[in-house]
Formats: sequence, structure tokens, C-alpha cells
Amino acid sequence: MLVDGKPYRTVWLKPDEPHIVQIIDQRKLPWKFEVVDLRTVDEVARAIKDMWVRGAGCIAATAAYGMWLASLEAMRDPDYKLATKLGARKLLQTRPTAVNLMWAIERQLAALSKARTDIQALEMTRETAESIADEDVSACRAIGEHGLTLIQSIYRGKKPGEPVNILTHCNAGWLAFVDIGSATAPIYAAKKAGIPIHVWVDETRPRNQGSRLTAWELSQEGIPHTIIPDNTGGHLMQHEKVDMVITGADRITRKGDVANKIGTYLKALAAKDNGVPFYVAAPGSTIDWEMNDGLLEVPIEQRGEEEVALIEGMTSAGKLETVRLFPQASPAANYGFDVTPARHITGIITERGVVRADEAALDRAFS
Ligand SMILES: CSC[C@H]1O[C@H](OP(=O)(O)O)[C@H](O)[C@@H]1O
Repeated sequence: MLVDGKPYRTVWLKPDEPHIVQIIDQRKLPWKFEVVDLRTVDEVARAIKDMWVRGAGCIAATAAYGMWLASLEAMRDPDYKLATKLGARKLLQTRPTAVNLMWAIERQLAALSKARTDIQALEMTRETAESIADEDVSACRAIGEHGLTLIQSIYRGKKPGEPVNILTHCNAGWLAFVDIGSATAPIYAAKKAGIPIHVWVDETRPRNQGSRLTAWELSQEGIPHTIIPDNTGGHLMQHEKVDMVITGADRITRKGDVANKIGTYLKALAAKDNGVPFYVAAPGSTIDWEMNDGLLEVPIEQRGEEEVALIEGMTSAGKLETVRLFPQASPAANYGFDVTPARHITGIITERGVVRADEAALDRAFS
């Protein structure tokens, strides 16, 4: 996507210095746009764990590039393959819910196992990382095209010029992938097709990925939007102000249950109760074919209570400050994700098309 007219991905190899992985530090957005250099697999692991980069697709690609750095470092180790595998373990220990991270590491380990020499292994980890990043972009572009057909059918039922109102939760946009994004891809495609769009942006406590990242992205793209507190969506749906909900996903089970940012499940319940179509946009790398029951099996990341207690903002003097929102003595719980059962999902927008959230349809679409 473009930032001040310049195209960016969320993660890439530094031009002319491919031993350096560059990322956009998402902790500073929307106030500061900063590119950070990562030189070791440890630095990549920390960037994922501490959410300098976040979002299923983005952390998968970043982990894939982290494996490239791990294989570079391993060249100095007498046991190259073991050293590289240790790098994989560091990356796998960062965040448990988004299956895309594990998918990317397994892809890299599979490439390594095929290499006949250490040099070939090195080349393969770089190629695999670049392929994963490129595939992410093309999958999100395809998700956009398939999602556009849904928006077009809703638009046909509206008065000419009346915008299609879409509610989204968290950030499953460009910043959550390598480029374009999943939930925002149909929105960008609709804008390109000249369909009037308005987006309700859930702020998404506690880290406010919606109000800080999705709102920033939509502003960059000139897409009308309104930031709302997380508890507003149900009221808007009751008053017919939402035509469809599109969220991302961090893990989809083979039966179509969806793990996504905490609060997604509540939006699905409100959508079901008000007859609002609820779509999940995600590439096939988000499907966990080994997992059936999302509620029982998806590992739900719990993060520190400081993310609930503290909030960062910009003062009127333009200074970034962090303040505490409630007394130190009050403990806080910080569940990062929840699971929406397949029965509440209208469809899953994938690069293979819009798929019913059930085992047979997912198997057919991806076999
Ligand atoms: C589908 S990728 C975007 C996805 O990732 C977010 O989680 P986090 O910001 O903690 O990485 C959230 O679940 C989004 O829907």
C-alpha cells in the first residue's frame, strides 16, 4: 500500500542488504511511521512477540524471513540444520493463536529438509520467505475480488449512491498481512469499482488495532469510516445501519469455526440476531486442517494485563504519553482471541472464492 505516495509492504528484505529484514513498527502507528531493521532471528522473534508486527499474514511472512536469518546465522554453526531448527523453535514460541505462523515455519522446515547442501538450504529459505510474502499478496488480492461480488450484490439493493455500510473488527487490513489485507481487500476493491462504501471501525480494545491501524489505513486510502467503541455494533445492526460484517481470522478449523480478535464472537451473535451477513476473510494458510472444534482446541493467547491497564495517546502538544486507566490494585484479564462457531458465519471469503463455513465446502474449495 502507499504511504505518502511510496509503496510499502509490511515486511521485506532491505534492498542491497538482504541479510537485514525490514518491518514497519506498528506499535508507533498512527502517530509515527517507522521502518525498523531486524538482523537476527532473536530480533524477529521479539518483534513478533511484542507486536511490533502483528496480524496472521504479517507475522507468518515475518517468521518466514526470520527463518532466512536463522539459516544465515546457522552457517557459522557446526550443526547447520540443528541451529536452524532452534531458530524455528524461537519463532514458534512467540504467539500461539494465528496458525499462519506455524504454517510458514513448517513450510520453511520442509524446504530445508529437501536441501542437499547447506548453501542450497540457505538459498531455499530465502526463496521460500519471498514466495510466502508474494503468495500472501496474491491471495489477498483474490480475496478482494471475491469479496467485491458480495458488496456488489448488496449495493444493487440500495438506492443509487447510498453507501454500503460494512463493520469490521480489529485490523485485518494491509498491516495484518504483507499487503492489501483480508477483511479490507473487498473494501479496497469496491472503492476501485466505484461503489460507495462506509466502514464502521471497531476500536478493538485493549490494543486498539481498529482505531489506530484500520482507521489509519482507511484514511490513507480515502475511504469514509467511523470509529466506534467496541460495544456499539449491536445497536447499529438493530437500527439497520450495518449491511455486512467482514472480519479477519487467525485460525479456521476444518469445520469452519473461526478464531479471531476478542470480541468477534459478540459481533457474530449480534449479526445473527439482526439478520446481518457475517463474513470472515482469510487466505487458505489460515485454515488448520488438523483441528476440528475451535472452542475446545484453538490455543487462545493471553497477554499481559498492562495492555488493558495502560493506554498510549498523543497529547494536544503532539507528545506521545502512556496513562493508567484504573487503580493499580485492580487486576485485569487480557484474552487476545475468541472463537466464533461456524453456525454463526455466513461465509468465508478466501482466495478460492466465498466458501460456506463447513467441512465439506472447505475441503472442496482447497482440495
Ligand atoms: C487476520 S490477521 C488480522 C488478525 O490479527 C489480529 O490479531 P493481532 O493484532 O493480535 O495479531 C486480529 O485477530 C485480526 O483479525
